[in-house]
Amino acid sequence: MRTDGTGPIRIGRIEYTNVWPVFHHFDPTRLDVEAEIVQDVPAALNRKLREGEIDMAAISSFAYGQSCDDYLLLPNLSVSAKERVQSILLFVKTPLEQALNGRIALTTTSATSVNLLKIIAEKFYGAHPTYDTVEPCLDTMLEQADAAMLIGDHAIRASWREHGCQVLDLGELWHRYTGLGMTFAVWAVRRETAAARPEAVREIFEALTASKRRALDDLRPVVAHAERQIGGTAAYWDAYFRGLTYDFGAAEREGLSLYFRYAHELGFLASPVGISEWRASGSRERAAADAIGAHSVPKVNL
Ligand SMILES: C=C(O[C@@H]1C=C(C(=O)O)C=C[C@H]1O)C(=O)O
Repeated sequence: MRTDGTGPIRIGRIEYTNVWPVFHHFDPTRLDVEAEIVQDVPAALNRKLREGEIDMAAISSFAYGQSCDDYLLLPNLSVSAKERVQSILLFVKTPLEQALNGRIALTTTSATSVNLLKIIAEKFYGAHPTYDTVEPCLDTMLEQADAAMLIGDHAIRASWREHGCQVLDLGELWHRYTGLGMTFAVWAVRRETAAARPEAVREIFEALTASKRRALDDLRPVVAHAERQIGGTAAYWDAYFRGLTYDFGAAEREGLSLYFRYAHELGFLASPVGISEWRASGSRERAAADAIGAHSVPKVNL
């Protein structure tokens, strides 16, 4: 969208398999509104949405937290996991205790998961490793570091290789210490776009929701596409997509709210985060109180 409110709506699409169910049946050429897809890794989409290069996008949930005053969340869309996520992985080549006191290489493509790892290290393990942010290549990452964190298809492909590492799933660790699920990506729209083009946003939101529903009703075309494009087996992809949640309901809100609270407490987010959802009327948003239960934060001994 141009600054005068005209022009195509630019929609950011994460270039990892995890978002496929929401986009698989989404065809921007079939909308009444003029729209175009911008595909990139999450960190790049986070920046593009922040700078207004795109109008709405699937982004890192952490990036939503950083810019919540400028964004609204599209309701009931996310990439979440109740426990294991399978594509947010820490590859540890030394004993875990050494890695947590040593160097950890972080992928340049993430925002949510790098901060999730820091929260897990600090709050649950009382550890303060040194972090280096580098390109997502497992071999080069592990040349300099004791452990490497990858997300998305980089993590999936690395997990299929011989690597000789212990592999920790960050979704599983988060669940182990909080009892909650975690939301890694959300769909956000810039508030100025929502105000200037409410009908366009509604049409795109409805098309994304319809795509999600259709893909989850019959995962087979999505699974077959993943097998062709990325490799692996149908059974792998079926289990992968079924292990993810694409909704954003009370359970996802609770997990994400706790994550935001910890991220703020530890200084990774400058301000507390209010989760505000876009409403079809275009006029009202729902500012949800961060309904977070009391969660004890266990420290574990290694
Ligand atoms: C499940 C995933 O969720 C994601 C993790 C993100 C992050 O760490 O910033 C952002 C978007 C999603 O791609 C994944 O990448 O595997």
